[in-house]
Amino acid sequence: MRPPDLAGLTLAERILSVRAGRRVRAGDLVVVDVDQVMVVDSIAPSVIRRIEGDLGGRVRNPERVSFVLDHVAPAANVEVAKAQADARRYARERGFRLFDVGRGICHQVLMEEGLAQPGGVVLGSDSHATTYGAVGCFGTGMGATDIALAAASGKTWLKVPETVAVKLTGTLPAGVSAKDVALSVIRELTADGATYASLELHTPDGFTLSERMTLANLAVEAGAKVGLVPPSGEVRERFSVPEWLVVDSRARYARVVELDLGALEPVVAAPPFVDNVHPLTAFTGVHVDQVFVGTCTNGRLDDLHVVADILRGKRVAEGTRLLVIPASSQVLEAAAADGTLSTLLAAGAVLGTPGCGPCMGRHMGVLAPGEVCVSTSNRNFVGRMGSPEAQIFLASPAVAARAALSGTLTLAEDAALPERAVA
Ligand SMILES: CC(C)[C@H](C(=O)O)[C@@H](O)C(=O)O
Ligand code: SF4
Repeated sequence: MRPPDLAGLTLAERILSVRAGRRVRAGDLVVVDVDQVMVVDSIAPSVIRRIEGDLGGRVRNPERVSFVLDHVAPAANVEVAKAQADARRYARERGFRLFDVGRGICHQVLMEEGLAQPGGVVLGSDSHATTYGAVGCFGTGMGATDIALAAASGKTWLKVPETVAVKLTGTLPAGVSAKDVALSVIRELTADGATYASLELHTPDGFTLSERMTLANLAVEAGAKVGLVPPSGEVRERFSVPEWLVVDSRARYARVVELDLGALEPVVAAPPFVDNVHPLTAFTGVHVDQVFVGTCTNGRLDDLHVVADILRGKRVAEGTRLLVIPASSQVLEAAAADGTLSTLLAAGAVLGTPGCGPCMGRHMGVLAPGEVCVSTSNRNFVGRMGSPEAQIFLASPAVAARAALSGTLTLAEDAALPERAVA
């Protein structure tokens, strides 16, 4: 079969055209093969019920299905424990990949296991499956019914999304991170500014894989179907990138947003919306009860390094708790091996099992009424981390670390800014 003509197509159109075996554009409907279907613990019961119900118990490619027990892991109550026991048993019986309690957050684990590849298509039963776009993989979240159907048939149907291109140019100032970039992009687009779009995030080549993951992860908070970062730099060094997975200067975009990285500053998403983004300085002095460093957004080794560098030889402020939950067992092991964990523990950090932790407010660090939390996660809605009367500020690991040190939101002069230069 002749490969389809890809001239003038966006990244999303290219990936779906190659998959569909014909040239498709935004608005077209396609049925495509799926490389991997990822199911998280909290959605597993509904997925299992659907596979065993209407779908007749058939699963086409069991090795293309992954179950990850991560959202409330270890189990916090009998109900969760039972759901996880059922999911564990079902995954083993059906020959699925099983990533059990402690292995880490689904998206981090899929990336570490190489299950999301440039040019591929990966579905997750979780909205932050956009993270796989960090390597140019069409990663997207779907509900239990679509996920069960994809697991059963090995295929999914999609409307090819329009593309919103975000062109990031210049060099990030010291102390400003990919998280600040992502939040600034969301401020510009707003929470529904990229609804069902492919958010094409054109970064400078120097952006690391981890930084690209932070950007792609947050794409869904602007409503995006997928967040695709054109492969370059570290991604090209570590992955095999198909020659057709490139930005075409003639591609048609629904909208183009340009952002000068050099003009960015540390920001926070203030409660209760992710697009309520303001300069950190607007909240200087706000008391912080809990700092949470972790999640699929910012729980990787480089994030822990930033926090450890700021806390080294110092102590977390009296009256503030610092909770650190590495995104995966690999991150935990690496942080143990290179001394990062000792630095954090010596500073007074509390360590949790790799997984989602209190990100969704289900265990391991839920907030009391009136408490303020600075979190490196991606959602700050009312009640997200526990009490509806608690408040969550989303921020970078550096801002979180300074909050732990001073007990307030601050750009404190005495806290060393991490060196950061992206060419
Ligand atoms: C539990 C899961 C369905 C949910 C999601 O889809 O994102 C969760 O991971 C979240 O971050 O809110
Ligand atoms: S870490 Fe948070 S955002 Fe990420 S998958 Fe888990 S609950 Fe969702």
